[in-house]
Amino acid sequence: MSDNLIEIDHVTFAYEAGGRTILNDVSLNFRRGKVTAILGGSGCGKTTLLRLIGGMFSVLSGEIRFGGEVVNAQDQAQLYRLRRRMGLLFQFGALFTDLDVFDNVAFPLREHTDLPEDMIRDIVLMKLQAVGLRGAARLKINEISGGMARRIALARTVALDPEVIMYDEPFTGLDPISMGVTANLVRQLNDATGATTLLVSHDVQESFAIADHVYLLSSQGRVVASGTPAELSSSDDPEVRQFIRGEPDGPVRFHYPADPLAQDLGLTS
Ligand SMILES: Nc1ncnc2c1ncn2[C@@H]1O[C@H](COP(=O)(O)OP(=O)(O)OP(=O)(O)O)[C@@H](O)[C@H]1O
Repeated sequence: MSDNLIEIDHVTFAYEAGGRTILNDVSLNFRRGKVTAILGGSGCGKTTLLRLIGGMFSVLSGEIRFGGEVVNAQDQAQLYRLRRRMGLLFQFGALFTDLDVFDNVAFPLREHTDLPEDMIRDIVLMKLQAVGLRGAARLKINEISGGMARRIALARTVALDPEVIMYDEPFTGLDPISMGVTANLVRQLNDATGATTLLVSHDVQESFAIADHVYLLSSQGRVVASGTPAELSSSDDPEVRQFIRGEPDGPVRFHYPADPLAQDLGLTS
C-alpha cells in the first residue's frame, strides 16, 4: 500500500476549454495519517484543487488518484463511492439553522447510514465530545458563537469517519483564540481518527503550527515550494519568504502590470 492516500500527478486544469489555466502541471502527494497544508494567495487555485479531488470537474491532463484509484469526474457511481470516504468542510461550512447542534451533527449519519437512533446518539455525542461541545448538544444554531459553529461543522465533517478530511479555509473570520482552538482541533481530529488531513489556507502561522508538510502554490497555479514548516521557514527563496512574512511587495508584485503612472496621468511629453 502506498504511503500516499491522494496523489496529484502533473495535473493541468482550466474551468473552460481554452480558458485561463488555473493549475499548471502541479504534482502534490498527501501522505496517509498526516496533515498537509496547501498555502497560497487568493485565487491561486487552492479550492479548485479540493474540487478536483472530489471529482467535481475533470482535469485537462494528468491524473488524480485516491487510494490508488483514478478519480474520474465522469463516473458518477465511482464518485459517490469515493465521496463517502471524504469529509469536506468548505469555507464557512454552513449549519442548518432550523436544526439544533445535535441534529446538525447527526444529519450525515441519518442521511447516509441505516444506523439505529441509539447508535447515532452515541456517535454524535462522541463527536461533540471531541470538539468540546457535548454540553451544547441541544442549543439552537442562533444561540452559539462563530467559533463554536466552526467546531460543530468539524464534528459534522468527521461524523462518518472519513479517510480524508479536507478543510477549505477553516480559520477565516475567527478571532485569534478561536483560530488557535480550531487549529488544534484539526490536528487532534487527524491524530485521533487516523485520518489524512488536507488543509487549504492562507493563514501561515496557524497552518505551520499543525502541518506535517506544506505546499506553497503561486498565482500562476504552480507549486513554488514544498517541505516541512521548518524547511519553508528557513527557505532562501524570495517568493517563499515574501509569502511567509506577509510582505506586500517582492517577487509577487503589489501592482498589477500597468503603463507608468506618469504616462497614464498624461504628465509625460
Ligand atoms: N466555477 C468556476 N468557474 C470559473 N472560474 C472559477 C470557478 N471557480 C473559481 N474560478 C477561478 O479560478 C481561480 C482559482 O480559484 P480558487 O477558488 O481555486 O482559488 P483559491 O486559491 O481557493 O482562492 P481563495 O483563497 O480566494 O479562496 C480564480 O481566478 C477564480 O476566479
